[in-house]
Amino acid sequence: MQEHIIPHHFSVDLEQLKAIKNHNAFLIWFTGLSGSGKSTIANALNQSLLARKVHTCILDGDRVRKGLNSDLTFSPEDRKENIRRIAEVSSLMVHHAGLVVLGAFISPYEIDRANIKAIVGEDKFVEVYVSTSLEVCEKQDVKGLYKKARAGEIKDFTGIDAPYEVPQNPSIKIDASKYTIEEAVSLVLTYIERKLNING
Ligand SMILES: Nc1ncnc2c1ncn2[C@@H]1O[C@H](COP(=O)(O)OS(=O)(=O)O)[C@@H](OP(=O)(O)O)[C@H]1O
Ligand SMILES: Nc1ncnc2c1ncn2[C@@H]1O[C@H](COP(=O)(O)OP(=O)(O)O)[C@@H](O)[C@H]1O
Repeated sequence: MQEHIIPHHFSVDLEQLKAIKNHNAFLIWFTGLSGSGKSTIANALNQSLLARKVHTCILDGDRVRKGLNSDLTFSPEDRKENIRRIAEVSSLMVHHAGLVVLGAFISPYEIDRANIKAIVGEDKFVEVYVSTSLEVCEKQDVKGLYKKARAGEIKDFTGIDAPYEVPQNPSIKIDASKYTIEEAVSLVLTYIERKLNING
């Protein structure tokens, strides 16, 4: 099906984009259980980056699943396709718009997270594992979804009747119950400082 797709050579490259943006482009990927703190930390990090004039785009599960991926369920196959599409979109934003993309998705399968790295490129991928325990996430139950999952009103809920495979080698691991939001942001900022290379 792809044999007649012959790519046009677009001449804008990452160096040109960097000259305009004044920083490098890459993907910061937050993975963890529902309610672990992915979106909260990504949002606060986004504010810090914008304050430093870094050009960003933030993507999260609730947003993308209402639009681009509204045809997908939470079956393993659909989660795979969800993550694949988001990785492709993120890659376009990184490589062709020069943005720092912040993605916050449960992304429970190791193989799908490895696929993101392959799509966007290993040197353009930072994996943040938000390791807040199921016990804490369920106790807080920010959206009331764990209660519904326990009552059988939601099927295939991650951590209850669907798996979460713990990342084996994340760039950063943050248990959000042990840090303030500001501290969590600071951990990520310290890690990405050199990679960002503002005005470098
Ligand atoms: N069955 C089931 N399992 C897990 N999560 C569920 C489910 N049904 C709905 N939700 C809500 O959808 C959000 C997760 O979407 P994601 O796209 O991040 O999931 S995945 O990466 O494809 O696994 C997730 O949002 P977060 O709480 O922000 O993680 C939930 O609010
Ligand atoms: N240090 C922290 N980091 C992130 N979230 C925290 C922290 N302390 C408390 N919270 C709270 O935990 C909840 C995390 O929810 P959310 O960010 O929506 O998680 P997720 O995106 O992983 O589903 C929010 O209500 C947030 O205010």
